[in-house]
Amino acid sequence: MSRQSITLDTAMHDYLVAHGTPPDDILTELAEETARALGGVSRMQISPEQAALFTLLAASLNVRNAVEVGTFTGLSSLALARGMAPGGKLVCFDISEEYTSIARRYWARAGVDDRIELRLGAAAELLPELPNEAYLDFVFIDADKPGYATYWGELVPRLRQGGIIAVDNVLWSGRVLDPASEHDESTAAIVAFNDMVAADKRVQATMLPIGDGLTLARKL
Ligand SMILES: C[S@@+](CC[C@H](N)C(=O)[O-])C[C@H]1O[C@@H](n2cnc3c(N)ncnc32)[C@H](O)[C@@H]1O
Repeated sequence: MSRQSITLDTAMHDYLVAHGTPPDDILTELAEETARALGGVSRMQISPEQAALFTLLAASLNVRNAVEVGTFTGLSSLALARGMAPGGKLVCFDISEEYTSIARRYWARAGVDDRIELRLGAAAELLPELPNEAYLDFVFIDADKPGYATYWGELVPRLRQGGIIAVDNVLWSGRVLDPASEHDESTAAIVAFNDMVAADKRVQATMLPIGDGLTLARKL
């Protein structure tokens, strides 16, 4: 058994993306428009191989009910919605009208706007309005880091048994190992969140070195 995952340089990353199902024109143009309109903030988007993984997971798990916290310009939601079963519903939460106005255009262009509902506002206030039942097949958390523990606390009980919860940026560019992390609110929040997930007996979890680190957990 290999002891650890390999480190990817840019050439290896390009190779890996090109040898999975590559992003199509719509995903590529969404990434380009986000970079043009928002500059460096566009780094908030998930990586192309994460997008491919989400489409694959949504299709393989026959996802019909999903929630995303942190939608931005729509890349991850588009990837998820594309893999979802017909009639499926993805409820997206974000605070930004500006960012999500770009998302809405691309959802329509990709023909998945009928299965996505956007709720604008602070997720911590809006998530408790979701049905208090274990009905979700898939959840993706990718918003403000100090909110992660609250979103996890609201959404794990709403996952059905066998449902998947995915959480982005769990390696936080390696800063989770930085001893000075306690001085930075977001890093400290992710460190505490990762410890909480590792101790949560309701889920089976693995942390993947994909993008900025992705936790995938299955509700037991
Ligand atoms: C990392 S980006 C999401 C990227 C997106 N998943 C993608 O792949 O393109 C984080 C998003 O969380 C949103 N956000 C920040 N604080 C929030 C909050 N309290 N409630 C809901 N959304 C929030 C931001 O507006 C931003 O669009």
